[in-house]
Amino acid sequence: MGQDRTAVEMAGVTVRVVGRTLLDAVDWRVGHGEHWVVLGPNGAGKTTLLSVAAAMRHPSSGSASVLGHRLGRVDLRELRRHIGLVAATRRLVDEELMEAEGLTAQTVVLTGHTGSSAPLWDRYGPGERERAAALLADLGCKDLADRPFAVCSQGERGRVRIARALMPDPALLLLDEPFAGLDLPGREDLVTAIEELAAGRPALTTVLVTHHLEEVPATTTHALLVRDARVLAAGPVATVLTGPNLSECFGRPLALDRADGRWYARASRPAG
Ligand SMILES: Nc1ncnc2c1ncn2[C@@H]1O[C@H](COP(=O)(O)OP(=O)(O)OP(=O)(O)O)[C@@H](O)[C@H]1O
Repeated sequence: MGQDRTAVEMAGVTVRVVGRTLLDAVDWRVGHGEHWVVLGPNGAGKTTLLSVAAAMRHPSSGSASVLGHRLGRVDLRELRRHIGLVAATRRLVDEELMEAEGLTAQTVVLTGHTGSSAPLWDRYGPGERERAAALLADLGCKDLADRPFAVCSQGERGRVRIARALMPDPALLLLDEPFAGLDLPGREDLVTAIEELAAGRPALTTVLVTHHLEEVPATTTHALLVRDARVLAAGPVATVLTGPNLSECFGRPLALDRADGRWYARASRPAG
């Protein structure tokens, strides 16, 4: 779906709820095959932005197109089949149910084929099972296939969630704080897994929401900084991820370092 080279296009997107503006006149264009990071302080509007890109939420005003389809003029269920979403909250997927039912990691991945929280066994053939196993292997966790999801570590769950989101072979993968709760090795493994995804699937477009520069994969091509519901800067990482831009975004003086293609931020101290 969507023959043009734009994965997400927003023009003047504003999202309002009673008494509040969650997004204010956002212009944003994500090209196919680009890998974006969205950064900003708590409450800035990152998740709201991602929910519009995920075709989960309509703008109150302005226009948004995802994979070439204008929201409001397209069957959202059909469009969402082409979007992989790993959400920060459990609202979209009932992981408690998955745990209570004792689903294995591979079955959790299989449910991505049907977009359901419970497995719909009559919809999964040998092809789907092979694909689920291959995706677990791609994410570096094929040994987890038969392990109950309930006993998987937070890091393992993070990778299983991404494998699940990839099950329908989406053109667009949206990751909302996938590193939350991970320890250092878990974070590094997940960063590596995302970098390998980007390298191995040139057609895939990704958008990652995170709070920490340390979590930005080296394969990231573009960045968007959001503050107080507005876009502060958006464009190629080299121009957007700068100390002055991040200082303005987070409201304190920050210094930014880069090593091995990754980014590191810290409060800048007066020279002494
Ligand atoms: N339905 C709603 N009604 C009122 N306020 C809302 C609603 N949904 C979100 N908000 C508020 O809008 C602001 C932006 O929320 P959003 O979740 O997009 O921020 P965020 O940048 O993802 O934040 P965080 O980093 O803390 O996850 C927050 O202050 C949030 O409390």
